[in-house]
Amino acid sequence: MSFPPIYLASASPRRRELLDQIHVAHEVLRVPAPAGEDEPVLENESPADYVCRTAREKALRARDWIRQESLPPRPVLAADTTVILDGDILGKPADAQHARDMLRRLSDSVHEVRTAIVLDWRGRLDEDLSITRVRFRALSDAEIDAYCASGEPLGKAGAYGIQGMAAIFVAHISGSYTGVMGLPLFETHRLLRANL
Ligand SMILES: Cc1cn([C@H]2C[C@H](O)[C@@H](COP(=O)(O)OP(=O)(O)OP(=O)(O)O)O2)c(=O)[nH]c1=O
Repeated sequence: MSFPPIYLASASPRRRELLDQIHVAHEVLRVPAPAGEDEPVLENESPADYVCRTAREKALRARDWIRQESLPPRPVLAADTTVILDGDILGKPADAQHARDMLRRLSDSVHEVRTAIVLDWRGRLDEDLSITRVRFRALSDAEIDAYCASGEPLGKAGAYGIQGMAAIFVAHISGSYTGVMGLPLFETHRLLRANL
């Protein structure tokens, strides 16, 4: 099934590769980041609400950008991935120490990865959410240090990449592997199929 070309409103190379994997023609839209803190959590906002709101805001910023730059109108896909542990949101680590702290918390426990996807087309926002439970085996401090030194944790929610070296930390997953990577392909295809 083929779709009209879409805009992928994302700077994430993983999302681009994942869309390529299912042969969805797309152009990456580089929307300038808003001023201020990167993806802040609002007061009293639940992790579940946070991930959906953030994805929606990415789509809406892309909508404004298309208008501002007079780009040809096309459907816009945006996504947000968040790691949740004991009700806390683990975003992208600020530095290696932050990454180390996150990985220590993830060690020997189960967390959730939520990826919200949003499609903006003809003035309508449609969305879907993928929820995956991930169990990490126990990680030694030496292993965490070596992983942080590799640089892989930076730029990734929860300070790990399941598609990279962190694959050896993952004892079990229940849900969507591609959702953990940043773009749940089953849900993405279903969203496009239902709306394009
Ligand atoms: C948990 C996990 C996250 N990630 C990545 C996916 C996302 O790129 C990133 C979470 O940050 P996001 O804020 O979802 O996305 P982003 O800032 O990278 O890109 P954009 O907002 O422009 O779309 O973490 C992995 O690559 N592998 C993993 O196993």
